[in-house]
Amino acid sequence: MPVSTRSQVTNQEQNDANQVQRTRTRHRSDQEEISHMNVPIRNPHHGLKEKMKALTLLYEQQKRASLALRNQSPNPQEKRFSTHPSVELLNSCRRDEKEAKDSNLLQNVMKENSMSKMPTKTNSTVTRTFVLPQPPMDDAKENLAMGPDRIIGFPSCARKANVTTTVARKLSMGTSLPQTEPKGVNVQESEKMEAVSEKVIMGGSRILVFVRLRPMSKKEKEAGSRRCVRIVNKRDVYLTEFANENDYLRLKRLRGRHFTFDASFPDSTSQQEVYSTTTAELVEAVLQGRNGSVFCYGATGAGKTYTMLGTMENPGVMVLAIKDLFTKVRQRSCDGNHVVQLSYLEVYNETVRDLLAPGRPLVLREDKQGIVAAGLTQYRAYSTDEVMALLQQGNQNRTTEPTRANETSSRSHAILQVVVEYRVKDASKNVVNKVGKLSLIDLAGSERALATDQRTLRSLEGANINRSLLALSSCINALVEGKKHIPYRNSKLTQLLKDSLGGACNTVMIANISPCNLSFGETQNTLHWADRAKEIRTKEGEANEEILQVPDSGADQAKLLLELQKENRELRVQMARQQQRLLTLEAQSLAANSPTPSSVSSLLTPPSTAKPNERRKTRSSFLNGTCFTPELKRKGAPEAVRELQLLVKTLEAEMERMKKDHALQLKQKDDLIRELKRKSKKSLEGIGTEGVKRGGVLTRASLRPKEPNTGELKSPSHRFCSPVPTAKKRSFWDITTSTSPSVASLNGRKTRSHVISEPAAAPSMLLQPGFARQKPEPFK
Ligand SMILES: Nc1ncnc2c1ncn2[C@@H]1O[C@H](COP(=O)(O)OP(=O)(O)OP(=O)(O)O)[C@@H](O)[C@H]1O
Repeated sequence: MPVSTRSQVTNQEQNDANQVQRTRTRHRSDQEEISHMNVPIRNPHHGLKEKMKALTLLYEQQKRASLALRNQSPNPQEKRFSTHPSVELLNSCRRDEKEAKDSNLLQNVMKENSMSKMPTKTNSTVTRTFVLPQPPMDDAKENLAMGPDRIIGFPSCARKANVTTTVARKLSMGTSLPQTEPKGVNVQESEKMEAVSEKVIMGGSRILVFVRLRPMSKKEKEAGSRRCVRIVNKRDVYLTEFANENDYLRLKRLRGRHFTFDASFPDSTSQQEVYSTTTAELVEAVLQGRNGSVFCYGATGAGKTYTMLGTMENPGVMVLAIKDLFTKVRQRSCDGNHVVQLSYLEVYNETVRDLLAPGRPLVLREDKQGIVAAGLTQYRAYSTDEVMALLQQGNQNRTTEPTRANETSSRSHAILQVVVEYRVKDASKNVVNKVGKLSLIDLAGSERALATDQRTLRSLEGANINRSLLALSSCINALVEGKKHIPYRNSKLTQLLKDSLGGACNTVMIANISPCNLSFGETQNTLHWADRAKEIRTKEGEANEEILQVPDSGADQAKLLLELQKENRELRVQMARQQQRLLTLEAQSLAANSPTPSSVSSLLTPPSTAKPNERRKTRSSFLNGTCFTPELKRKGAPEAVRELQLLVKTLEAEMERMKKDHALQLKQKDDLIRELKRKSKKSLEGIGTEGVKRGGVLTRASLRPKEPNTGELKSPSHRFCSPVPTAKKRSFWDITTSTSPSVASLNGRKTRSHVISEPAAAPSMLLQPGFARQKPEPFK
């Protein structure tokens, strides 16, 4: 009989319990098996609740960020602190940390709540929203990006900022994502890029594109605008399109774009920095005899004119470039001679106008030098101050009108062209003439019709501006795509920019953008075209230089001598011709027998006309550098002037001597005539009047004095002495050598020719008879 003991009962109970336990375990493992068979057991509303929670948290986070932005600018207390970069940085780090905490919290909540796996899409959306750059952090991030010296004392912040930057770059959704991700500040890399840029400038193979962000205007700040542009590493531009903050269900649709340029300037960049990064190298290339162009492109009010022209306190690229040109040309010119010529024109409503001498519209025509505006004034400038004055004058003539987008909106495209010519000595002491052309272009702003006025003239201007900019973009497209036909002829602007875009020219484009989210569309457009322009390749051209002189050598000296002799011969031939002409005139006047005022003036005409011609020739040839003989060119201007003065003195002395000779000759002739007269009177008395008429024919030739032939070339004036000795006639030389008042008294009026020929202050060596006899002066 089985005896049931207490221990047995306990064991039984234990067994039963074990049985139950085993059953439960089996049941649990069954359940696990079931769950492993992908049959989730969960409340269907649970997922929705999680999503709702996440979105609410997200919304809170967005709201906090936008509140922080709003509070930041109007509060002067905060602004004061935020002006210091380190404080700003600290604030930014705190914000970052807070956001990171929020994000962790958000993720934890999601993890905790998720019984099943959270969809990856939702996860990434949350992260994306979290790392999208928020405007208040912009400056801090820019500062961080500027270099390690700015982040001393905040290593964790620095790391964090770098991480954020990298993530933000990953998230940028534009098509132009960078191929390689710049990690923080990579000095070596940026130096390498700079070297490439320099090479590009010198080689002229690609258009260099820079972006400049202007500061937020007071008006924009007051309107509560947000910053939609962020510049990192002085190269990358991040553009963010903000969705409507109340439309939080669409917040994940935030769009951003990323662009990389040769350099990008944040709003704090100085004019000098912009100039030295964008244009200084170009100016250097122009001084090497190459052509260069800089043009500012962007929406209306984006800061193009500020960049190009600047203000009196902060002069822009145009002024700084010209200043640099003058300084360098003066330092380098080997003979102190240089020519800086300026022209300034505008293209307004498809007409080209001269800004330095406003008048009728100019016509564009194409010649060997490219497209030129016929009749455009070329001013020779001698100093930067003069250029400033000319620019000021030109700008006063430029068409500007207040529009809703900009109070001083330029309604025309302005092109300033500077041609520099100077001489330098190269390494082998050759004198090299260099000519370079720099074009500085301030384009009118691209605009939406609604952004500006609706008035007829303004909208017509706007349409024309847009049309020419559209033509510019078509040219950019065609150039980028390597098309054969580039539609330059579609607008005056593109015709004028032909050289800069597709010619042998180093070109720089500065795209100006506004930071304001209200200008998002225009900014995106500008950045798009700037990005496209990076791909334009320009032709590589030869430097415009010419070797004028090689170092002295025996052969060159001989050549020089031959050249001088040739020049001398040509001058003598010219003089002889002039002399001949004078004598013909003298003969005519004598033949007229009684000199009338008009005949006197006609006598004087040759010298008076010859002189201005000569003067004009001299001036123009100076510009061309041909007024100097090769010898003088070599010696330099002061030496040349001294030698020319010496020459003038010698010629004056010669002239004096000739005048004396002539006076003597005339006296001899008068004596001779008197003698002849006396003889003829005697013979007339002898043979009667009839005989004279029939036999003793008096001709001019018979009365001509028989002078021994010395073999010298003499003035032929003696041939025209009057045979009629009734009154002593005043010869041409008597007239010209007597002072002008006597001439003036002829008709009591001073003519232009009198004025010119009056004191023989600057005697023309070409007009003096007998000059041909002058022995060639050795050219010192
Ligand atoms: N970098 C800058 N720093 C300070 N102020 C600036 C800067 N850039 C632009 N501004 C200011 O912004 C305003 C508009 O600039 P600006 O006239 O140069 O624009 P714009 O692009 O030439 O416009 P538009 O095409 O209509 O002529 C001006 O008042 C100018 O002083």
